[in-house]
Parts: sequence; structure tokens; C-alpha cells
Amino acid sequence: MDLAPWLPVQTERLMPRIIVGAAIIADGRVLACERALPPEMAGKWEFPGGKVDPGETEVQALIRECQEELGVNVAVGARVGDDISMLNGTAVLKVYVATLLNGDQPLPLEHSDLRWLGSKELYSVPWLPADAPIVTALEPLLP
Ligand SMILES: Nc1nc2c([nH]c(=O)n2[C@H]2C[C@H](O)[C@@H](COP(=O)(O)OP(=O)(O)OP(=O)(O)O)O2)c(=O)[nH]1
Repeated sequence: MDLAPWLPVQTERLMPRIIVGAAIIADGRVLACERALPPEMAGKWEFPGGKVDPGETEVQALIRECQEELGVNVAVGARVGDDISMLNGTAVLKVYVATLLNGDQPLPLEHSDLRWLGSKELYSVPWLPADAPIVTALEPLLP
């Protein structure tokens, strides 16, 4: 029952939506993932990850997203780069270093392609624009 239908309704989030990404590093290379969807982002490359669900920590969201998108278990480590404000300040991208557990091998369950990039190949794919400063911050972490 609507108790006060004349009151204004809050339709926008007060806090920016948190989006987490995993910079999975193995053998001195980082995993880049090619987006399949939506059409305007298809062909751009990103870190596996996604939105943090209500009640979930950032680390829990990263572990869940890596299972869903790549079928792997990861250990989440340090932050890489700064918070990146996106979508007119309505979202924030936070990227963490991650490592693969149990010898798991990533599969492109939701992406159109996966590629391991060494320091010399870091800029060989067209990253989503918001990721540029993170990719720069990754350079010193790769031999
Ligand atoms: N996962 C990820 N998203 C990124 C990166 N850079 C970047 O701008 N984004 C943007 C793309 C999307 O607008 C948003 C993440 O949305 P998403 O669709 O991947 O999130 P999700 O997996 O939770 O998707 P859904 O459940 O809402 O379908 O953040 C990145 O490196 N990784």
C-alpha cells in the first residue's frame, strides 16, 4: 500500500555503484578479456569483474565474478591504481591484483577472447577507456 504517494521517490543511487576488476597476474603476464556485450563495448578489453552486489564485499564480488566469467578461483591481493570515477560519477572502478588458485585455467565463459599480456604487449589491445590509468599502473608489476 502506498502510504504517501505524493512524496518524491528517490530514483538515483546516493552512493556511486562500485565496480571491481581483477588484474590476474601469472608468469609475469596479466589477463585481458575481450567484451562480447553490449554492442557498444564489444571488442574492447577489460579486467574480469563487475558490479558489487548489495551485502557483498569487494573481494567477495571479485571471487564470484572470476568464477562466473572465467571458471577460476582467485586469491585477491593489493589494489592497482586509484579509484576511477565513471559514468558521470555514478560508478567507481576499483581494480585489485589477483592470482589463480589450484592451477585453475581461465576460460572465456562470457568474453569473446582472453589474452595473457606481458609488459611489452600491455597496449596491444583496445582497453575500455576507464582502464587506461590502471593499465599504466600495472606496468611496474610486470617484469
Ligand atoms: N568488469 C569490468 N567492467 C569495466 C571495466 N572497465 C570499465 O569501464 N568497466 C565498465 C563496463 C560496464 O559498464 C561496467 C561493469 O558492468 P558489467 O556488465 O561487467 O557488470 P556485471 O558483470 O555485474 O553485469 P550485470 O550482472 O549487471 O549484467 O563497468 C573493467 O576493467 N572490468
